[in-house]
Amino acid sequence: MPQIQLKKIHKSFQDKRILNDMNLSIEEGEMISLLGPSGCGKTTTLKIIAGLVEPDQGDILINNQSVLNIPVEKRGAVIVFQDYLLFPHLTVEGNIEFGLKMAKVDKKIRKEKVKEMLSLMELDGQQYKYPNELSGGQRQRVALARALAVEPKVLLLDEPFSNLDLRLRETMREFVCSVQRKLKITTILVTHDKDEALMTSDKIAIMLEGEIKQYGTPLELYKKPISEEVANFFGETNYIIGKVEDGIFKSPLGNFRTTLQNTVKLKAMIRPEEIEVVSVYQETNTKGIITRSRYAGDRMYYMISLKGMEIKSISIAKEIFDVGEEVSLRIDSKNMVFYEV
Ligand SMILES: Nc1ncnc2c1ncn2[C@@H]1O[C@H](COP(=O)(O)OP(=O)(O)OP(=O)(O)O)[C@@H](O)[C@H]1O
Repeated sequence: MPQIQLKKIHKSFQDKRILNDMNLSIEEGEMISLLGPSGCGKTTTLKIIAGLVEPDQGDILINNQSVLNIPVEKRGAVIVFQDYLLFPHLTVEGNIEFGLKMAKVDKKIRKEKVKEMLSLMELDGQQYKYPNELSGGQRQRVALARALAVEPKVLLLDEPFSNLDLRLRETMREFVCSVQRKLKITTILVTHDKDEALMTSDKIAIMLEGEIKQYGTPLELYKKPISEEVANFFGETNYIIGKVEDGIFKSPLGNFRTTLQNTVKLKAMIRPEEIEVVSVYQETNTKGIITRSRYAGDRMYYMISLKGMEIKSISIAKEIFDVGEEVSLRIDSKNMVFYEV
C-alpha cells in the first residue's frame, strides 16, 4: 500500500487550470522527484500535500487515510522552501526547536532533539549563531533540521538546491540523499533540473502542463520515454522516420531488426549517445559525413549529415574525426524507442 496517494487532483487559480486530474502514489521510504518546467504546478502539488493549498477536487491519502480535513500541523508533511524561510531573529537552536515549541514539547526533549539534529546535519557548534552568520549550505541544513525535528512522515523539498552555487549544490544534494537514506523518510523533491532528478530519485514524476506524463525509475524515463514530449524534456534526441516490414525497421539510418508488427510509417527516437561514430573502415550499416565536431575533453559532440538528415552523436573522445570526414555510425536498435506518426 503506497504511503501517499494523490487521487484525481484538480486545481485552478482564477479559472486557470494548474493541476488536471493528477494521480500519484509514493511508497514509504521512497525519494521521488516532481520534475517539470517552471509554472507546471510542482509547488502547488507540494502545498496541496502539506495542506497549505486546498484542491478543488480529488483526495490525498497518507497511510490510506484522507488528510483533506486534517490541518497543516497535524498532517505530518513538512515543506522546506527554496529560500528556507528561517526566522532571522532566532538562533540556529531557536529555529530547529521552533516546531517542537509550537507543539508544546517538553524542554528537555526539545534540547535532545536539537542536539540530535545538529549532529545529523553536521552543524555542531553552530547552535548560537543567527541565520545571517551562516553560509548558504549551513542555512539550508538548518532549514532541513527544523523540518526534520518534528519527525514528519513526509519531507517535501521545493527546489532546495537552486539558490546554491554549482559545487555546493552537488555537495548538498549528496548530503540530503544520505540523510534521506539514513532516516528512510518518504521524500518528494521538486526540481526543474533533470540531472538532479535522475541522480537523486528512486522514481521521477514528469509534470508538464499540470499533468503527470510519466512516472517511473530514472532509467525508465530516460531510456523508454512514453512520448516525444517526455523524450524531448529528458535530453537530446534524434528522430528517424521509417517503416517496419517483416521484422525489419527500414529507415535512412539503415535496416534494424525489430519485433514490431508491420507499419507503413513509424518514428524512432534515438539518443545521441547511442550513436557511436567510428572509422569509415569499420563495417556498420550506416555512413555519413561529419558537419560539426566539438571537443569536450572526455566526449565529442558531432553532427553527421546522411541522406538529407542531420544526426547528433555524443561519442567517447577516443578517436577524433574532423568536419568533412566520412564516418561509420554504430547503432543498436535495442536503444531505439518507437512512436506512432
Ligand atoms: N496562490 C496563487 N494564486 C494564483 N496563481 C497561483 C497561485 N499559486 C500558484 N499560482 C500559479 O500557478 C502556476 C503554477 O505554479 P507553481 O508554483 O505550482 O509552479 P511550479 O511548477 O512550482 O513552478 P516554479 O518552478 O516556477 O516554482 C503558476 O502559473 C503560478 O503563477
